[in-house]
Amino acid sequence: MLEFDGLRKSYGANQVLDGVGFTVQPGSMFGFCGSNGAGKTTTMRIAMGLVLSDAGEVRWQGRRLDQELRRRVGYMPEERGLYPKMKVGEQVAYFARLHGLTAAAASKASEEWVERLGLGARRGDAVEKLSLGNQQRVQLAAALVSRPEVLILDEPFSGLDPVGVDSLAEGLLDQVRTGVPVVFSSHQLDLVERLCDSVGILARGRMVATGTVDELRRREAGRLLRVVVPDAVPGWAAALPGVRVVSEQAGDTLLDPAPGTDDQAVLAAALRTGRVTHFAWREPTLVELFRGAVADPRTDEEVAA
Ligand SMILES: Nc1ncnc2c1ncn2[C@@H]1O[C@H](COP(=O)(O)OP(=O)(O)OP(=O)(O)O)[C@@H](O)[C@H]1O
Repeated sequence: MLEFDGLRKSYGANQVLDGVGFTVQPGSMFGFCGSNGAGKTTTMRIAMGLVLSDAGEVRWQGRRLDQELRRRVGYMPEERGLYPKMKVGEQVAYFARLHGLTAAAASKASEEWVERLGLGARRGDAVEKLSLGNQQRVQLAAALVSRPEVLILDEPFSGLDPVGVDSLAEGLLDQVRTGVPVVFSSHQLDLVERLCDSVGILARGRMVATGTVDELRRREAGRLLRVVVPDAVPGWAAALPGVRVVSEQAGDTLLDPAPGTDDQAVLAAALRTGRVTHFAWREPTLVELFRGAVADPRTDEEVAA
């Protein structure tokens, strides 16, 4: 298990991380979400020993990550760490050497990964000649070439076109299938929802939500009730107790009932205004869950409780 435990970090008076903790199971993909400046990069840099935390630690299989253990971690930094003039194959081999492979093993591994990530034809080209998407693939090859036990990737999908996203996603899923825990940060929540077994949302220096997307959905907050009554009297739901009308258009009404509201009472009221053709809880998208978690200050207290 990969564990981030109680990480704290301040820059002067700016407390960036205030006890960040989450776990990632082997063979699972964790989507690390949060607004700009929430502290995702800082968290990942702490894991890699590039930033010192004020408190807390990151563990892999129960052992605190140190420089030796970090050689088993594949890391893609946000600022990307490629040498523009170096050739693709040499670049990937260079990273393998940094992780302790012999020259011969590094060269063989580089060849294999360059091929696997679809860069075979570009092996001899300087990195700077590649498109952004292909440079991203080189970066992934650099992270994978040492056959890491853990992957920590800072916004690996940013800037990729849909084909690039799919091929990178496939590469990461391959790793997950072999038992590697993968953590990646992203603002592309549709992608996180599609790929990740679990998700963490960072806000105000803490994890305000963690779990599978389904678990986050099952929490009552954020669920909306959609009621369609084509011939409804406009405003029919406005006076229902405990119910906020989110939108109402031509008999199609979206309601946000307070926790504990009796949905059958809402149905009865709908039936009084006309024939009900649709009545269902609508599951929030990850984007809606994210907005709710990031915007609601009560979540901090819930986490602290
Ligand atoms: N070296 C530093 N010195 C001072 N403040 C810093 C430093 N590095 C990061 N910060 C601050 O820490 C906060 C968190 O930054 P971080 O880059 O970790 O966020 P992030 O969640 O990765 O953001 P983004 O999604 O925009 O990449 C920001 O307020 C940032 O200004």
